[in-house]
Amino acid sequence: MDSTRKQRILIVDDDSAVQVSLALLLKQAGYDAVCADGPRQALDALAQQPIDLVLQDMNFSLHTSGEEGLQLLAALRQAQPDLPVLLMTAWGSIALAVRGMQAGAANFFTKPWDNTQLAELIRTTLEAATPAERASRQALDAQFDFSGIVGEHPRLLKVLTTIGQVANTRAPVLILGESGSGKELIADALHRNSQRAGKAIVKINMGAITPTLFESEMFGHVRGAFTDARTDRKGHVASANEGTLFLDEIGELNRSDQVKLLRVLQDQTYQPVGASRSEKADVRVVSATNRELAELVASGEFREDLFYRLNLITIRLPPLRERRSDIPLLARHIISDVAAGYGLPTTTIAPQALEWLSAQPWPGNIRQLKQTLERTLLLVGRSELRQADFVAAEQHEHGGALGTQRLGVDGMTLEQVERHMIAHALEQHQGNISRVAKALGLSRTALYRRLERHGLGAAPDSETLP
Ligand SMILES: Nc1ncnc2c1ncn2[C@@H]1O[C@H](COP(=O)(O)OP(=O)(O)OP(=O)(O)O)[C@@H](O)[C@H]1O
Repeated sequence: MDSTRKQRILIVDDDSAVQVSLALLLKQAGYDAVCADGPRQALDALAQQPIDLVLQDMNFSLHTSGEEGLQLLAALRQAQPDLPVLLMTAWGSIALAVRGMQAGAANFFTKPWDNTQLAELIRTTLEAATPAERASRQALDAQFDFSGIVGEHPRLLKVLTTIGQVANTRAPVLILGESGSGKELIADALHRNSQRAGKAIVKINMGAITPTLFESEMFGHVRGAFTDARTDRKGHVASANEGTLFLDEIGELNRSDQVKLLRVLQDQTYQPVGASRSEKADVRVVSATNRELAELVASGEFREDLFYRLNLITIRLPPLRERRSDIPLLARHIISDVAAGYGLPTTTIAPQALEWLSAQPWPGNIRQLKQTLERTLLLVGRSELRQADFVAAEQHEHGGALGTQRLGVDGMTLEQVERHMIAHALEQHQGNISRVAKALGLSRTALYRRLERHGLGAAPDSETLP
């Protein structure tokens, strides 16, 4: 792209109010905006000028099936395969947006939108689509070892590209991302793809170190340094020598310990507690946090000098809801891993269930997706998991009474787990069949069948069977 040209965004919507407010937002964010009322005008606009991104509605006539939107998406992608498209959907038609993403849309947002969030979505989508970032997953895998990291969304590829560029340097890396989004996997990948791979990666959770023990845990101590120090003890920094030091939850470190850490980063030295001399540390520091470290700096909770030492390279890991097109891939990968881990037969996920999973918000990111898949697999015991199975497993979780942990299912067969769950639900709902069936996500007929099979004996009560 000509670097002097403003990036140009095409808005396709038949509602002029939407066009005007989006155009205003784009202008304020520093982009050029072009508007089109429908598919034909959109394709004309694309043929006439360079377009960097499209914001596209799904319905352009009285039909609200979204088929026109999907057709336009296909036509846009045919005309310009790399053009990122963000779909606009009305609330309640997320399944349609998911189909759109499977057909190649970069992401979607719902109307009415939040201006700040939408501006951020546009910015990151454009960033991920710039040619320098657009290495394919295959090309990256041929060059680096990213085993265990599933996904091919442009924003993940951008992260992997950065890892490839910086892994083999000593530059400190700060990984920012929500809880469960895979920060530790990224730290592992940085280590694995560096010349330090033959040495240790030492992982320390900064939120879990008691402040009084910080120095001795991190730097070690010499014999006699304090009452309980009967022998010399190596600290984490020494254990990571020539390797990588992974400081997880760095935002939890208190200010007085921050200054102690600064020294390791500044001059690569540290002093074991009670020692008279400093030791040299050849460590590469990778840190991670789910907090906005810059905000902690602004509020005075985090030292600015340490912040700048840690964040020479910053990797922002997108939350799962911003890389939804990876969800089916992740889900299939995780389910086969989990099934194999439990020695269960191969399990698949029905296409509709994959769509449903792709549309969930996943505030707990990949960790939550993993837990949902694992719980559903254990509780359902079917070779193909359906949407209803996930919904039922989720209800149990929210009900709080039927989670696998509470039930203590370790060592039980699936049949036993099922019997246990039903018995538990009967007890909880005082034998009310309708409520038990609802809680378990079963029809009453299906519940009666199971009651009979497990010998749980509740004969049909006064309720009539469907
Ligand atoms: N891209 C991925 N492909 C496959 N599995 C993943 C991916 N990213 C994360 N996971 C899995 O999701 C779970 C959470 O990841 P991880 O522990 O790295 O997250 P985190 O961001 O470090 O979380 P926290 O902030 O809570 O420490 C792990 O089981 C990890 O293996």
